[in-house]
Amino acid sequence: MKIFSAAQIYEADKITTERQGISSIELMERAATQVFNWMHQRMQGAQVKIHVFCGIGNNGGDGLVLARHLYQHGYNVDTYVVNCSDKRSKNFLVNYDRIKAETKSWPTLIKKGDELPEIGKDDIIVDAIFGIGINRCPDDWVITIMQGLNNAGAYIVSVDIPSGLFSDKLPEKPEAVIRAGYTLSFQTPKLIFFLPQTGHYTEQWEILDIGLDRQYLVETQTAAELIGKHEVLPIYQPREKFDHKGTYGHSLIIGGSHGKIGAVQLASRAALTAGAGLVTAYVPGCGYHSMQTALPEAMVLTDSSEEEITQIKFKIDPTVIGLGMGMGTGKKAKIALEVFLKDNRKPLVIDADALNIMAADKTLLELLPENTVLTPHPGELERLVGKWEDDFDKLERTKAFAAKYKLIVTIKGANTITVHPEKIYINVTGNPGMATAGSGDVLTGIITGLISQGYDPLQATVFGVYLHGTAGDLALEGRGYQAMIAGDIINHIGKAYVALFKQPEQEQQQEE
Ligand SMILES: NC(=O)C1=CN([C@@H]2O[C@H](COP(=O)(O)OP(=O)(O)OC[C@H]3O[C@@H](n4cnc5c(N)ncnc54)[C@H](OP(=O)(O)O)[C@@H]3O)[C@@H](O)[C@H]2O)[C@@H](O)CC1
Ligand SMILES: [K+]
Repeated sequence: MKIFSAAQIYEADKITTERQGISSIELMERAATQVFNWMHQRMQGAQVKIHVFCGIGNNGGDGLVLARHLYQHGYNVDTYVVNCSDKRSKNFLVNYDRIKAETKSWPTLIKKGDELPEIGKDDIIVDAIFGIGINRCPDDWVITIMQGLNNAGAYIVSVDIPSGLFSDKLPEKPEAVIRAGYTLSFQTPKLIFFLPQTGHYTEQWEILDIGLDRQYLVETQTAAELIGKHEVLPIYQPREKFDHKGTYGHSLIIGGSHGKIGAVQLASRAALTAGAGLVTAYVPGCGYHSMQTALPEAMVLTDSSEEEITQIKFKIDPTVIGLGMGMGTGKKAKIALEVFLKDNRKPLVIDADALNIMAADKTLLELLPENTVLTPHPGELERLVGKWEDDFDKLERTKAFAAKYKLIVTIKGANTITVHPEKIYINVTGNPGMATAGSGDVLTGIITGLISQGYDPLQATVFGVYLHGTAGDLALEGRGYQAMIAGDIINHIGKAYVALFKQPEQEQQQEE
């Protein structure tokens, strides 16, 4: 699903009114009616007190439309206008008059110095103070009101975006943001829902389709895309009856050191389970027996050193190489990596210690083939791209880094983000149980295994991250967050593939 920027949403707004021959007032009516329908469907006329807090722009206008519909349908609603600026928007003013005409009284104006009205813990607050048009930090007295709403204990539903959040930067003051239970967002998810520093301002979110111009939505390229099942299904490559193991390529997994052979085992097993035809592990001598025993399906090559990787030399012809897990960052490992990279022409997936070696000597990055996949966690990423100011800066730095070296960089986290110079891909699957030792090795293995089967590196990364997250989600059922270990993720890769083609429960029931 595309994630449109604020500028693109305003553009879509304009084009929609032109092409559909409607006024912006009609579009606001349509959008806010969707919010009303959403609430009405859930509340079914319940007489819970609803406090609608409006700003003075179009987000406030949405709030006024919603309040009018709630009133018309007999809900117990109070409407307030937080009078944060004298410049009220045209569509706000039209709806300000309309609600007066309907209720025979003006909404309650909240000005500087005014107290918050009494709000019960069982009440509902609708937050329509600021939308995507916020352009500066709210005044202190407005922040006090926002804090009052956050602390009232009532459930908060935000319209479009939790008020106070900016589309493209962090709020100056964390207390100047509404903490929503639910955000009903118009037409497109907002990037801020997926960034660690801003995502926590709403517990849940949902998209309301407000019928913006289809052609614009289809044709416009966005800088970010949300990756769910619908996005990965077209990537999936079905297997043919007469395919054989050679069709699915040969993955070479290189890494490990004394005490860290498990990382290579996990990555190798994940590559095989993701579907690689053949897997060879390249480990120091001390890893030979444990690799052969733990994973008889893989072949094993050993370094001349018993303890660590000192030279990467092999006589096989792999399709793709996944490298770096558990290999250490010592001098010998560094030299081995450098000598190997100077000669290598194979596609690469690079993780862990190999990333740290490269971060310490950035000239090595220039030796990477185009579209090499890097899978850093935030600590490794910082060593590569430098310290960032905030999540937006992190993305910009990673994008510039990916463009400079022509790489694909996957930033592991709650919403793993794959950064390609032209676009970022935000994954929706996964859970906190996956923050466990070896989880990253499994991801590297899956991506390597996918490239080996013929997925191009970007597809393999986007699909691999999705599969990894789905496998983790499926593993959760029997394990819970705490008990999940990396091997559980591998054990559920098969189910993650199967889940791609499962119909939602409801549809299945209808078919029976
Ligand atoms: N296609 C869609 O998605 C549709 C979207 N719609 C809705 O429109 C919303 C965007 O509306 P919007 O552009 O009027 O901006 P919004 O956020 O309501 O208000 C900001 C206003 O307040 C002001 N202001 C800014 N910062 C301030 C501050 N700190 N303290 C005080 N004042 C401040 C600023 O004016 P200024 O004072 O700068 O002149 C500005 O006018 C969007 O989120 C969605 O809810 C639907 O109605 C229709 C379809
Ligand atoms: K809002």
